[in-house]
Amino acid sequence: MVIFTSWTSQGGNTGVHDTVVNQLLAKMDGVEQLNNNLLIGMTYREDIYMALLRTGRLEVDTEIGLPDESGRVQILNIHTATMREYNELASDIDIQEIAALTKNFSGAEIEALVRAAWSKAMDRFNKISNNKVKVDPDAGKNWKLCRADFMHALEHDIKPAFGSRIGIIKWGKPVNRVLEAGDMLIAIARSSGRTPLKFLLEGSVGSGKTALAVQIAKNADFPFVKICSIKKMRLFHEAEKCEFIKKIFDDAYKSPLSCIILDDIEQLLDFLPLGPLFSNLISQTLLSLLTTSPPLGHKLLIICTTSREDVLQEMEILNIFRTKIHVSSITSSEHLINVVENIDAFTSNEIEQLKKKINGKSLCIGIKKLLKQIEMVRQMEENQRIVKFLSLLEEEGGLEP
Ligand SMILES: Nc1ncnc2c1ncn2[C@@H]1O[C@H](COP(=O)(O)OP(=O)(O)OP(=O)(O)O)[C@@H](O)[C@H]1O
Repeated sequence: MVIFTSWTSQGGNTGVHDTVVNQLLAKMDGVEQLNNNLLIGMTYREDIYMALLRTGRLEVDTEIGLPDESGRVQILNIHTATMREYNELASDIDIQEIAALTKNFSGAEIEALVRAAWSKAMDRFNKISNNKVKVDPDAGKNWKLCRADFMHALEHDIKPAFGSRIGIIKWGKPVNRVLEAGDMLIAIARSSGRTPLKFLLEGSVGSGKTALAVQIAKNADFPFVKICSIKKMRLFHEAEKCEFIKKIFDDAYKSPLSCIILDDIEQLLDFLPLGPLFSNLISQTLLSLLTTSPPLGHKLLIICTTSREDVLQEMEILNIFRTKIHVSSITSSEHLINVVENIDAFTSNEIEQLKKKINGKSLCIGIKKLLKQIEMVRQMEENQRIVKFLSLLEEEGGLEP
């Protein structure tokens, strides 16, 4: 048995990576037949799938997803086992609670979280005296890793690479309207004999289309949910992209109840405003997949997102969606304040100051950009944050000066 971990490990710009992978592929395709060998490859990069999954190479493709809550409890227990053995865990640590707070964390991220919490706790050994950092000899007596260390690491150190911990902020009626419409369509998809049921989430860039599509899919709680986005296909040729998209649909057809999110559909179609140009091959593939019924007894919900409705209209894709839901940007000061209050970024004094400054002014900003701006100013000194935040809002066209 041969196991290759991190098949795609980078060799910087040395060219080592390509040479090694090509050599391995050549071995797998080789003229000499090797009997009684089991080869297992592991990768985090779906974009090299196609070459690896060709007939005669790796035959079975198994996806290892993110751990669920009970999985995270087990992983946390593994990484805190030695500390527990040496009685270094404070009684206020509740592994179940940490597992609930680490949604979308991978096993490696949970390990990093434990390490970050540990290093935060180790800070208690440091004592500053006369502007010098010294080791505090008394700190060791009652030293333990406690809940606050984990909370600090969660807040400041480790964020999950997949998914988003922030989720959806219900900043106003427009968000509720999208989610309610989504829930209604899910109910129809569950009960309807005629699927695929498809709908389009349309809104300007950064208005939160992907996050809302994911939230709707999460609410659906379907056993199979897959996001098809250009991020995973950047290095693919046109035909490989089609194959990749087709594979997602083939996998979905195996489950009795599936949901596919086609994110930024104009980007999947290789749309270029110059020309305008797009891939005819991908467009035909998508059109066919969007209109083909899944096998008997299987139900499929397809959620597409776009910020270029006009492009879909031009490509004659728009009319296959009977339902279209608009995702709004934030256009009122009340809604902006709801976001700010929800993420606890500013003090109540700062929020009052902000309210006075933006009251009655016209405003138009997508939630994605707004959250980025808040994150930027959050790190600053308290007395500078609101001034900087307002100037960012004005610069980016969100707020009238
Ligand atoms: N009510 C909300 N609706 C949507 N996203 C929200 C909301 N509240 C918070 N968010 C966060 O805002 C971000 C929205 O980014 P997202 O990628 O979904 O936007 P998008 O419109 O798909 O962007 P793009 O046009 O660049 O593809 C996400 O990080 C999401 O977690």
